[in-house]
Amino acid sequence: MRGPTEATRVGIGLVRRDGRYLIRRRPPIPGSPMPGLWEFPGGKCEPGEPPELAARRECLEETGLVVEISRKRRLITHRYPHGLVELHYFDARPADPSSEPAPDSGFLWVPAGTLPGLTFPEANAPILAELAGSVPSP
Ligand SMILES: Nc1nc2c([nH]c(=O)n2[C@H]2C[C@H](O)[C@@H](COP(=O)(O)OP(=O)(O)OP(=O)(O)O)O2)c(=O)[nH]1
Repeated sequence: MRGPTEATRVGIGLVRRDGRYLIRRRPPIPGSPMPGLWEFPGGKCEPGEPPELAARRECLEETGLVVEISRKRRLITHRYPHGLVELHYFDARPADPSSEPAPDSGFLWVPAGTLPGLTFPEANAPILAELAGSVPSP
């Protein structure tokens, strides 16, 4: 991560199909923050990479699915103990509606209403409530 004042940009895909979202538990990689928490597919932007492209790239790398981004839902800036992050959340869907995440990816389809009951990184809280329908989207 960068210094305390410079935010790390992150692209995140909210990949939806039939009212379900793709999530997995964060893997226990040494040095990787918040292992075991649930997460949406996503990751850090490469230098000069727009967050939308980072979200598409990370969705492909992590789940094996080609996704189409439909819109940017939200930008949340959050300070974790490991650094300041700028989280760009995008609504997305699989380009091939019948495609499934790679079996060894750990990603599962979970109903939107289940999301607020799972433990995600704390910056995700407003997104989870919104996707579950308890608060309107902006
Ligand atoms: N992927 C993902 N990251 C999230 C979510 N919510 C949230 O706060 N984050 C934060 C955690 C991290 O600070 C940052 C993503 O970093 P990461 O370590 O997962 O990214 P990466 O895959 O590029 O990591 P690496 O290549 O360095 O291993 O965004 C989420 O729902 N999904």
